[in-house]
Amino acid sequence: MPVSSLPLTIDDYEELAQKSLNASAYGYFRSGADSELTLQRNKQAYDKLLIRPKVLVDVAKIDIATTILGQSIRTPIGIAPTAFHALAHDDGELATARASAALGSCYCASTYSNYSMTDISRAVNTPGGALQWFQLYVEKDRATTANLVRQCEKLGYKALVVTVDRPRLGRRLTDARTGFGLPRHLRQGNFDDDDDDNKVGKDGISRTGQGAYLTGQVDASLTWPDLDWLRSLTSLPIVIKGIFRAEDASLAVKHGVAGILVSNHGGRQLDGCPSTLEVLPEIVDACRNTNVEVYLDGGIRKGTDVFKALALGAKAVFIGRPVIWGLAYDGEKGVKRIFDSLNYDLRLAMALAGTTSIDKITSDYVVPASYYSFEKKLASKM
Ligand SMILES: Cc1cc2nc3c(=O)[nH]c(=O)nc-3n(C[C@H](O)[C@H](O)[C@H](O)COP(=O)(O)O)c2cc1C
Ligand SMILES: CC(C)CC(=O)C(=O)O
Repeated sequence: MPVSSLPLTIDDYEELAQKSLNASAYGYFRSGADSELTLQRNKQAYDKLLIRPKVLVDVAKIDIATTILGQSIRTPIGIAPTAFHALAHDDGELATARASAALGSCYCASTYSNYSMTDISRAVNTPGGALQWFQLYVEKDRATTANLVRQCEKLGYKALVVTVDRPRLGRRLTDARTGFGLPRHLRQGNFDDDDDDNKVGKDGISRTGQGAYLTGQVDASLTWPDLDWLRSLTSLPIVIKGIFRAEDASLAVKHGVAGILVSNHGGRQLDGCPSTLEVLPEIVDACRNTNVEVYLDGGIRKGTDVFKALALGAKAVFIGRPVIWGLAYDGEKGVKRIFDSLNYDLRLAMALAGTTSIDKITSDYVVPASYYSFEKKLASKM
């Protein structure tokens, strides 16, 4: 490959992933729900916020290390839970886990990983030492869910991330068109029996092919008291993923969560809801004067995106699709490259904006793009 065509941006990696993956896998990873308005909005929102740089600040040393839930991380960028990494690379979630541990990031593994939570935790040199969280879908069969929670605690996962924006699956038109399903050779690591050819879970529901994706194991009747039930099962901190309005954030605080991940599932669930960046300030406000940390995912593709989300009050951000593009590019090494690129970009944004550490990135650095509207300024002179 000529030097000039080496991938530099997340979009470059996506373009390469599109070439290497089959249409159905690429479509599954890329797409959003319905008209994909929210998918696009997640990315576009970052353009509606501008960074006001300070100059003549000593930026010779930039530190992007921070903490989440009291644990140190070497980057404020974590890995959001995404299903089926083995569709992108044979090593699947094992590669993701190894890259994350090497990078000092936080990896939140999906309930619907191809490798089991045991394999994922053992993939790193220091099982229980790397910062791994586990994302939980509460299933109708509560015994299955309780079992996952107990295993998760035993294996040294540091938090349980409960996804609440998926009572039913959003309408993914691309997947309907390609007939997306999990190929028969791939497992759902947290559910399958290796030697069960039909890969039917204990609950009798097929978890491969269309079944893996479209059947309704997730409990659509989940309500707030169920969070208390979950808390009674574990002493792990609970992060709630998919909160989208201040009243729900306040309820989450009341129900004892340790963190809120502001997410619209990467635009894959309710199409037509705002971007996560737009919603972030009201959730941060609702959590002010509490110990609850607020994180964001959705649409992060550049260091300046990370900067803007942190400026609006996110303690850390998580990325979903970029990790998949890295995996498809070169497994563990590819994920590291994605992070090297975003971390480099973030450090650069901080230096150019005139700030040197994560806690110093405050709302003072950003303004809505409309603040600089020529129309408003000129009209006021007339
Ligand atoms: C292919 C794919 C699979 C996903 N699987 C899950 C999942 O299993 N559990 C979950 O809570 N969220 C899942 N999500 C949502 C992500 O956790 C995250 O909210 C989203 O990807 C963030 O947006 P981004 O991809 O623009 O970074 C998935 C997203 C994608 C793209
Ligand atoms: C297995 C899938 C339903 C996982 C998911 O949450 C997604 O694809 O968005």
